[in-house]
Amino acid sequence: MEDCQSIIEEIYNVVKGDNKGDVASYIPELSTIDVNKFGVCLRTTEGKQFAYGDFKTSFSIQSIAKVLSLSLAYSILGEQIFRRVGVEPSGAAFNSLSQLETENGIPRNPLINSGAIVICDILCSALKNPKRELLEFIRSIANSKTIAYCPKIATSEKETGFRNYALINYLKSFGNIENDVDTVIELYFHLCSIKMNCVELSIAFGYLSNKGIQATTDKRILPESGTKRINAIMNLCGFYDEAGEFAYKVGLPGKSGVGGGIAAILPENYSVAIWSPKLNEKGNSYRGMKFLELFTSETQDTIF
Ligand SMILES: NC(=O)CC[C@H](N)C(=O)O
Repeated sequence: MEDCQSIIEEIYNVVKGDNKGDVASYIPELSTIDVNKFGVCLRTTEGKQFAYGDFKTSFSIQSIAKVLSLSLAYSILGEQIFRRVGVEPSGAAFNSLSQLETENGIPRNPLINSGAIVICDILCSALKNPKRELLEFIRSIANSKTIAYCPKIATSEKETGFRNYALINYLKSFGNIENDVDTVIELYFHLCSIKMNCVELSIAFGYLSNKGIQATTDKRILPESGTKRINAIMNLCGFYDEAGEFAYKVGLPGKSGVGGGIAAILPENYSVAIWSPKLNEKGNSYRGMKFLELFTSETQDTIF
């Protein structure tokens, strides 16, 4: 890790000029972003930080937040949550409806939209004020009091979220949503709207690289076994129908979002957050994937 900063800078500069793909325009507010933004921050479990580019600019973390809502639900209810959502890769798009029909409304995993909506329902049942408590949890693991929901993005999602409305209603028809549909989807849209910068995001994922303990405070966020489970789910399901490709090329458990962010971890070593808004055809950050592929090739350190 000695020359981590120079490796990051070197790879950043190689990848920078190769800015292919498109921003997610199905959520109109996301398409207003400057497509040249590119930031990275890596934090070791010992608290060293290596960062470069636009690492201080906040962006919409979108589906990366699904790992955090899953962690909160797991920390409250443990294994029980897996009665209502599976742990298998879907091999389908993040917003796919089709498997729900043959699988009786049990989403394949908690990191696709349907699974994350079920987790939001679980949080609505378990918490008094889910929106506030979820944000407090995220602020505490990211060690930042300023992290917030972005009302503009949440509204933009709501206005165009026809697929997510279809998913939640379909789930409800199978009896896999306990609460009022509007309350649950409101939490889901807010979850996806959370904005963070790469430093906050790498700190937030620190417990997953550190056997469940927050590196900055030594506080236990999850039991060690729960951390193993969430890392396994990220490894198999974090990149939707590109999860195999990410494992093959990068070799780290991670999670992407359509805002162009990726968070990934190397157990007992580091957590890393990357942001570059243009996405490949599977909805994952084009330069983010490239950067991590080159980074783990150069450092030769992966979970495999
Ligand atoms: N993959 C993603 O980041 C998708 C999240 C987005 N908010 C949606 O529900 O469609």
